[in-house]
This record gives sequence, structure tokens and C-alpha cells, in this order.
Amino acid sequence: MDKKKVVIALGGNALGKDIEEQKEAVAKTAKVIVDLAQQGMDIIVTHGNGPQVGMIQNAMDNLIVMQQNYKQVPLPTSVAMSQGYIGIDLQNAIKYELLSRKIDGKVSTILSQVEVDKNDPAFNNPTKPIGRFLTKEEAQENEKNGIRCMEDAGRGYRIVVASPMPKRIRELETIKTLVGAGHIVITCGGGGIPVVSDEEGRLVGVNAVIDKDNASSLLASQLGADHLVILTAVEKVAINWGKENQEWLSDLTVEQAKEYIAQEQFAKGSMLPKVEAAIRFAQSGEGRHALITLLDKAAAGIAGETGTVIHS
Ligand SMILES: Nc1ncnc2c1ncn2[C@@H]1O[C@H](COP(=O)(O)OP(=O)(O)O)[C@@H](O)[C@H]1O
Ligand SMILES: NC(=O)OP(=O)(O)O
Repeated sequence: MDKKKVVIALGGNALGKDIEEQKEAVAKTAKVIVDLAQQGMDIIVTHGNGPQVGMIQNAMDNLIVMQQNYKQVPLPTSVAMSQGYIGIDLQNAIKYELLSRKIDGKVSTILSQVEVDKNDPAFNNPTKPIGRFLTKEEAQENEKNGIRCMEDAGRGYRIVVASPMPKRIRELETIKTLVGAGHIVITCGGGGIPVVSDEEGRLVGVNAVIDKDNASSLLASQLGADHLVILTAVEKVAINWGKENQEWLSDLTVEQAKEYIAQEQFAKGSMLPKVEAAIRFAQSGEGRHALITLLDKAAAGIAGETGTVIHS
């Protein structure tokens, strides 16, 4: 029987809030990933980078203030840095978990560039929250300095940047080769380093942060995955979220999910992009299931016992 191929998209809580917390968080995340690998699944791991890429940009901007000769660090460079340090922590944690179970498994992190359309309307309408949460006053101060901020799904204010749709994962063949060779592959971190292709075919970074759930959906469909598993801070998706008549959803067809989107049941910038990414994956081929659940519930969710499943 063919091995099941599973793309796992890790949300913020799988990584922790800072560099210290990340070390602890990835150790727990690694156990979940190795449990699935031990069940005989091919595992491809993606992760977010919103808080981390904001932190890197902030640190780099402070450096410019302190050292006048430094030039501003482009956002795609900060995305690449975030892929590197998150990827290596995940890789080492997974490797250590394999070792502690006496499994001689292979783990690789692939820095990945994801092509976007340079005319994507998202470049004129920044919506992707990055960095830490800000007070209203801090957000207003930023706005005065031309830094766009928005309220993030009822949780406070954050800086927002453009988030174009991912079109092409440039390292896809490398990822396929490594998965085929039995590696657990960590890739498309932070949605991938956003690039466009110039007239001579060179890849040029663009100022954006791609949504990791959208990139994960594209990756899962192009790898022919059986499951796209979006791990976040809730066990299931709800309708009437946060209201008295809140209702958890277990099983949704693409049509039902689209109907709930039309009713604006899912918060923009948090649950909505996850449901949209899940729909695109479910529609990309027969028998493809997208699952939204908690990190701890990944295995139970894949077994059909919990989470919200979206399928065609
Ligand atoms: N309809 C909904 N059902 C469940 N959760 C929702 C809903 N609308 C908004 N949310 C919130 O969205 C969060 C997931 O978005 P976010 O925190 O941005 O994801 P990530 O885990 O990728 O960082 C959930 O933890 C929950 O607080
Ligand atoms: N790039 C990205 O989608 O990051 P978050 O999941 O942290 O928002």
C-alpha cells in the first residue's frame, strides 16, 4: 500500500513566542511529527513566521538607527532569515526525537522561494499581520510614519504587509526528491521567500509575506498529498465564533465551507485564510482532505476522530 503523504502547517503556538520559547515548543512539536512518521506517513512540515519576521525587521531597523551606514534590510531577506532559524530548530528537534526513539530517520530543511505575480492586487492592499501586538497608540504612531497597521482579529493592532498569492514553489523538485528519499522535509517556512522572476529569469525578492496556509495548500496539492493538516490554537473551526450560539464544525464539504464564508463566519486574517486554503486543497484532487485542529490532536484528526475536516 502507498504511504500516506501529509503536509503539516504549523501555526504560531507550535513555535512559541520568542527564541527561548521556540526551543521548548519545537521539542513538543517534534514528538507529534515523529509520531506521525512512525505511523508510516511521509511528512512535509511548513510553518508560519508572522511574529518572527516582524521581530527580525524591527531588530534590523534598530541597527540602522544605531549604525548609520547600514541600509534597510528588505522584507524577503528577513523572511529568509526566519526560515533559517526556525527551520534549523525544528530540524534539530525532530532529529533528536528520532534519535531518542532509536530511529535512524532523515530530516532536511529546504530554504524555499515562492513566486508571486508582481501585479497581484495584494501589493496595494497590505493585510498580513507581522510582529508583536501593538496598542492603538503605537499603531497610530506607526501610521504617522507611513507604517501600515491594522486590528488583528480582535487581538490588538499589528503592522501589516502585502501578502500576494503563492503561484510557484521554485524548490518543488528538490522537495519531491527528498520526500521520495525518505526525508521529513521542512520547507515553505513563512509561506516561502516571496520572489518574482525578471526578464532574464532571475529571481528577485519582493516586499511581502506570503500566507503560510496558502503556500502549504499549494505545496500539498503539487506534491499530491493525501492530507493538508493546518495546526493552530483551536481544536475545531466554529460558526458564530465567540458568541453564545457558537457551534463547532467537524465535517464540511467545500460547498458548505463556501456558504459559511459568504456568511462571514470566519475572521479575516486568522481563520478565513485557513478555511480558504483548505478549500483550495480539497478541490485540487480526488480524495484530498484538509484538516484544521490543534497540534496535540493531529494524529486523532487524521484518524477522523476530531478537528474540522474539509473535503470535496
Ligand atoms: N470561526 C472561527 N473558528 C475557530 N477559530 C477562530 C474563528 N475565527 C477566528 N478564530 C481564531 O483564529 C485563530 C487561528 O488564527 P491564527 O492565530 O492567526 O493562526 P496561526 O495558528 O496560524 O498563528 C484561532 O486560534 C481562533 O482564535
Ligand atoms: N507567513 C505566515 O503566514 O505567518 P503566520 O502564520 O505566523 O501568520
